[in-house]
Amino acid sequence: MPTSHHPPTSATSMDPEELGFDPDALRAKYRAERDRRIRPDGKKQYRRIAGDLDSYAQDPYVEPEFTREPLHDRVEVLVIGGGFGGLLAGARLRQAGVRDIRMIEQGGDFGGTWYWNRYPGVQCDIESYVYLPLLEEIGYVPRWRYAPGEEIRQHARAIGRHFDLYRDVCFQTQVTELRWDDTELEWAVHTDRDDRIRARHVVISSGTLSRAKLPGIPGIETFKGHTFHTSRWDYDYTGGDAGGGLHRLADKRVALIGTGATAIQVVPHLGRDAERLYVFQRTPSSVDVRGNRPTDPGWAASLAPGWQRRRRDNFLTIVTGGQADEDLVNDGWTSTARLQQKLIPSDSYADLPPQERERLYEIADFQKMNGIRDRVDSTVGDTATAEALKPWYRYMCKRPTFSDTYLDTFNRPNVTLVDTADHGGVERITENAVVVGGVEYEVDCVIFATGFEVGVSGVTSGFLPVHGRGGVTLTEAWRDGPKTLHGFYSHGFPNLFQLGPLQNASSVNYVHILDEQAIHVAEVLAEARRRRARYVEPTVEAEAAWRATIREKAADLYDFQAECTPGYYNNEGMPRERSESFGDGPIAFHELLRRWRADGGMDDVLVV
Ligand SMILES: NC(=O)C1=CN([C@@H]2O[C@H](COP(=O)(O)OP(=O)(O)OC[C@H]3O[C@@H](n4cnc5c(N)ncnc54)[C@H](OP(=O)(O)O)[C@@H]3O)[C@@H](O)[C@H]2O)C=CC1
Repeated sequence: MPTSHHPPTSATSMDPEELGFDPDALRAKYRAERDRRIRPDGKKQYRRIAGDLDSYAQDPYVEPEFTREPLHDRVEVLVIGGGFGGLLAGARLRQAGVRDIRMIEQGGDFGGTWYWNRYPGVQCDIESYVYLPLLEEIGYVPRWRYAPGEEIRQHARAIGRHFDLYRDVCFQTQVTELRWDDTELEWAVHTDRDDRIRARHVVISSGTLSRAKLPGIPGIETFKGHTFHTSRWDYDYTGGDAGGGLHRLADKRVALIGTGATAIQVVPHLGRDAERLYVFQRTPSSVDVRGNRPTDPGWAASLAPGWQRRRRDNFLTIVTGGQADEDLVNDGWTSTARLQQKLIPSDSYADLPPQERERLYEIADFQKMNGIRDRVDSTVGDTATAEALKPWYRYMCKRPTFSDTYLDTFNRPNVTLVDTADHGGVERITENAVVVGGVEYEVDCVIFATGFEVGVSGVTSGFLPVHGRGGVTLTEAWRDGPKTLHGFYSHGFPNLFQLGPLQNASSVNYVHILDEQAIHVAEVLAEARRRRARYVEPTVEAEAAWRATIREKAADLYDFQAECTPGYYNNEGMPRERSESFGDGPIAFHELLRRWRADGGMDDVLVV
């Protein structure tokens, strides 16, 4: 397999000599690696954290014995979720003049994913100047280009303070049922702390990666050493903090299972501090240059009003394949997107037949991934380890990762990479060992960096029963697929707003998407107040029309995803026939929402 590569001399060349690599050979290699990884049980290979495994989900950051009196009250808006989605909803509602807001959050504070994920090395993988929301409103510029998790968590708390959202929040509380009362025109809300709350409107932002999952490895329960999931890091056991210094591991043999975006950040710390580290890998991540650096105070001082919106919009434009005059962020995310654009200049884009466009994208992709693989070769000394660390799939088959220390960690004498791909993953766990290919790796501690159930909002999975008009549940109403207008609201479920990617937009900078959603919901709610609307509800016709639009525009990702190595991006190797996100992308979607609001769209959802 040739690995040297140069830009093609002609945009249409497929000649291996000219390209410096053989596209057919690479395609075949990708397919072989995918086939090696496919498991017939797909998503069923994972275990939900419940029952015997409940201890993996316990909140290590709060007093377990916390109690409080149940609440019996009535509010204008109830927001479910205290991550960035919920915080943005709260903030945008406050800006729209809504004072009476109650928030309900499972964790002990605001932050969502940044509340739970405090593992060593946790860091934003999107530039923090475009990722952290409401920077200008709060008057804050992150201290690092890619901010550490603790700085992000503190920013979430600052939003809570700035918008006075701490006043009426219930932490350590889960909503257990929502039931629409068609007489009083409000929601009856029950929680696991016996609260009985009446809410005129409910906004749900319960997250898309919020339930940690474990692989269904036989013997997990039998392990007698210490074990936890990365989203519940046990610093009592490891010592240190999110900045590292895990001094209590100095005499410990540690197994880390998984090599996704989380593991890439954790491994350098475990490698440095543990006596012995085994990293159990099934599929290697693509690991690109990070180049983190402290924020230049001169640059921060020079930022003019509106800077964050401009930068965020510019980033979104570039990473979604649009044309921009400049690249303000200019990092691994945007340079990869620009690499594709270089091969397809904007003036000829419209003239290219789709097949030709796809072929050029593929060339750009091969070039990118060759660079990623070359980086492994030039960093990792041991040839077999380097070979195992090379990702053989297209760039966006898995969440790309960035690190300047991960690969180098495998040069340490105390660190061993264990490739589990031929065995479908770790085979077995015993009382004191992790087993792969019949070899027992004895360890004191097993850490699962095995990710989260994806897209499982409490609502779509039925964890949170939502009874709309006539007692019909949302899962019943959506039996044949989701039915919404713009992803936000559904007929039969008045005054209920959902944030999330379903029938809405999506992007790698997901917090940006959430902000646009929060702005939209706040505007609709503010208008409902102004008009004294009885409730907000789309018609059946509007819902059907939106569903037809989603279908018509649905990006056909099937062929791309079917060739990908399995993972949560392609439903563990069983890609869905079509996407449920708006196919023209987030920029067009946000423009559509703005137009809808300006052109009287609200007349159709506000029932006066
Ligand atoms: N913004 C940020 O900075 C960060 C964002 N994130 C987000 O969270 C998402 C989840 O990341 P992460 O927590 O890493 O989870 P992922 O789902 O990405 O990774 C899980 C890992 O566990 C491995 N695995 C699963 N089962 C087994 C098994 N039986 N044996 C061996 N290995 C196994 C997977 O292998 P395989 O790939 O073969 O399935 C994979 O490497 C990211 O994609 C990203 O969106 C995460 C960290 C930082």
